Amino acid sequence: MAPVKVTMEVGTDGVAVITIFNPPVNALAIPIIAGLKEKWTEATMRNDVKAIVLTGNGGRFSGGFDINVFQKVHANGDTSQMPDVSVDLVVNTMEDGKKPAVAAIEGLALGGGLELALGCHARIAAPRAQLGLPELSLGVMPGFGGTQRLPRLIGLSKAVELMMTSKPIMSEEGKKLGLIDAIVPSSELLKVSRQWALDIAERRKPWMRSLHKTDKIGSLSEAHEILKVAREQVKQTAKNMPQHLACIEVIEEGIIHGGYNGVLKEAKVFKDLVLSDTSKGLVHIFFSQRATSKVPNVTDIGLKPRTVKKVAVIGGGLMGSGIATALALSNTIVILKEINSEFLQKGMKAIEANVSGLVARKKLPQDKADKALSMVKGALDYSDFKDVDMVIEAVVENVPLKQKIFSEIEKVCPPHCILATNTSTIDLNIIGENTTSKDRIIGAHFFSPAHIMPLLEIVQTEKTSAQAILDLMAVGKAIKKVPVVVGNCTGFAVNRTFFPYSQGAHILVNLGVDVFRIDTQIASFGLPMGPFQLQDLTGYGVAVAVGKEFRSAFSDRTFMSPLIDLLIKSGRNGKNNGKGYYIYEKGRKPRPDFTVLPIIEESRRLANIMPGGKPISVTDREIVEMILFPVVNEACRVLDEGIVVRASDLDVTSVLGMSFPSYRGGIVFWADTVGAGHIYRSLKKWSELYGNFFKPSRFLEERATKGIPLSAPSSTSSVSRSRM
Ligand SMILES: C[C@H](O)CC(=O)SCCNC(=O)CCNC(=O)[C@H](O)C(C)(C)COP(=O)(O)OP(=O)(O)OC[C@H]1O[C@@H](n2cnc3c(N)ncnc32)[C@H](O)[C@@H]1OP(=O)(O)O
Repeated sequence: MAPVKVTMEVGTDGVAVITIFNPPVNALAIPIIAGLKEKWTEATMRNDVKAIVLTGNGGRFSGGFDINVFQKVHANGDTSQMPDVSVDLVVNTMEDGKKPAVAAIEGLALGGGLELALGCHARIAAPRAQLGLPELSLGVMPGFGGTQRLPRLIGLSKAVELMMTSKPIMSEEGKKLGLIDAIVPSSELLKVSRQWALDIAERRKPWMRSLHKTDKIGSLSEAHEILKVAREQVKQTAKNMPQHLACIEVIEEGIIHGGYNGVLKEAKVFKDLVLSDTSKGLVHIFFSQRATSKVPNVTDIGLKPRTVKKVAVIGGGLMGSGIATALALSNTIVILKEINSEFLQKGMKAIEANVSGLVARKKLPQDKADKALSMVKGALDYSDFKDVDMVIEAVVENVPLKQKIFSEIEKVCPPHCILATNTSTIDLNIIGENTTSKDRIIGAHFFSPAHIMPLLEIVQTEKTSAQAILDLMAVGKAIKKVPVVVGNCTGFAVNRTFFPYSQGAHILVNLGVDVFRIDTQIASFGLPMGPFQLQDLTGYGVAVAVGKEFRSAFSDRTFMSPLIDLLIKSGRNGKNNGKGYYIYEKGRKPRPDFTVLPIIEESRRLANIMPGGKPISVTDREIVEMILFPVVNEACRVLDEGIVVRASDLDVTSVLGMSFPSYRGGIVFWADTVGAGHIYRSLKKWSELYGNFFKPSRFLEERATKGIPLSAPSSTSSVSRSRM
């Protein structure tokens, strides 16, 4: 293992260069913090040291405080494991120390890393270094003085924005804002930083302590106004999370009572936040997301991903055009194939619209948009397929059609070409039935809109080769997705786990619960919208098609709600035609459409599941539980069957694919916080009252009875089984 250490070298110029070594991101682990304190103290005492330069080894300044420490605190609840960095190291030793210090920043300075740099007396950066305070995204807040120093350096408004959004800026913008004093090429970073530090020591440049600066903060009333607006915004954007409002309060403390008092309050509130459930959930998701890139027998057997330069996408509909857009944006040559010129033109237009939408929302510069569009070529036959490295089929969910396409592409593509399908539910073995290339067949399940949604569910069969999986993982990463490798079954990991979600909602409605109350409760739990508004958005056709697949695969637990058919018969098709459970008008938020209520009444009459013909009475909490516990139950079956490598993969997929609130840590993590026992007992009770849909799975029953967390590893996983 590479050494974790802090070194100091004193040059003949009298500059001590203190360097952090903790690959890959120079995280500020406890020994690093101790090392910094030791070297800084030594540099301060040594007579041959005039000034200090702080830097990070390997082209990265620092990715911030070691997040593993949060995990330890979460496990044992002991915050005393976290050293006093903000006062002892940053204020007393660095900022108020006797020798001037310059931060030499390359690559990135994030969180505690940037905060150390803020405690130095100047900051010199290489071009395109990332600077940010992303702590709120981990459920905490800047804890090494960042809440106080950043506003004093760049102004309150911008500092609040950077902290609230957790988004980094580049060093070029940092220079304009006053965060960075100079930008120099990497090759000159240390030389210029050394000279800058000497210039401060010899008073040729200002010896600036940012905690003492006041000129950028503005008047008290201006500050109050900025913080008031920020509070209003986060009430909308960060519901159910404590860290945003806590951070604003700490910033305010410093504005009213001075930076030092702000630092003291920051340290106190930081420790409270670390122990919050929100931080536990978000830190869990951080590590879980990184764990998905480790797939046994794929990423640990010495294979290297092959280059994938050219990809053919078959089908230019919503999914196909989205996938083509995502590929083109990452400079992959794309062939978009359709069956006739009308459909092809539509597909190409959709790609153009996707790209120009990103430009309009300022997410993509025009030159990159032009480049992306130049990467896509339309095709009506297979002549361009002779040198493609991968095909992604994205046609309608029709088994014979997909089978035909796969036997055709097997013939026209080169032998190394990966044959992927974007099916969301159909068994891959059925799709590839008529081919002899089963080792190259793989699922590339994107989520709509494919050029925006971050998840790529990679589905393997027992025959898919490790090389094909690795290649698709690399393509996924290149197009900025989070690839998660799962096993083959109806609905795979994501749709399979969540199929009971809308089913549960339909059971509740047919049991007499108000449709809009259900949506409100699910939205206040933290999903972006309730199940009925979601159904309006995806269209009822999708609900019918997906329902069919699940009914044939899991007939023992599929509820046949009459409601969708009744809605379609009454001319409703959700947002598509502006008529669903909600009324859709341009520029307005969807409003409940109460004329849907008689249709719901009719559905209840046909379903006839209300005990004694009377609506059931449920609490708000029960509504959420009756919808989400069946999802947990299905997640248990997915775990039991070894469809995912590890339980936390379902947490990541639920967050990235289904927008389950990340601050609840994902579906399995959340279930464990609720407790398997409570979930089991509730489902058992409901199954006795309302039928098999709620029947607890064997896995859940066993875990609940034995008191084992749902996330504890199980002995089997089809994904990690060795390959032939
Ligand atoms: C008191 C303070 O105010 C509190 C803090 O500082 S909290 C920490 C704030 N910092 C952050 O939130 C940054 C978190 N890290 C990241 O966003 C990204 O890792 C990054 C942008 C630094 C690098 O991204 P990338 O190059 O894609 O590498 P990525 O795969 O994410 O990380 C590489 C490894 O470093 C680890 N790592 C990254 N940042 C880390 C951190 N701050 N602590 C511990 N480990 C960290 C990752 O877990 C991963 O480990 P693995 O290889 O064993 O899975």
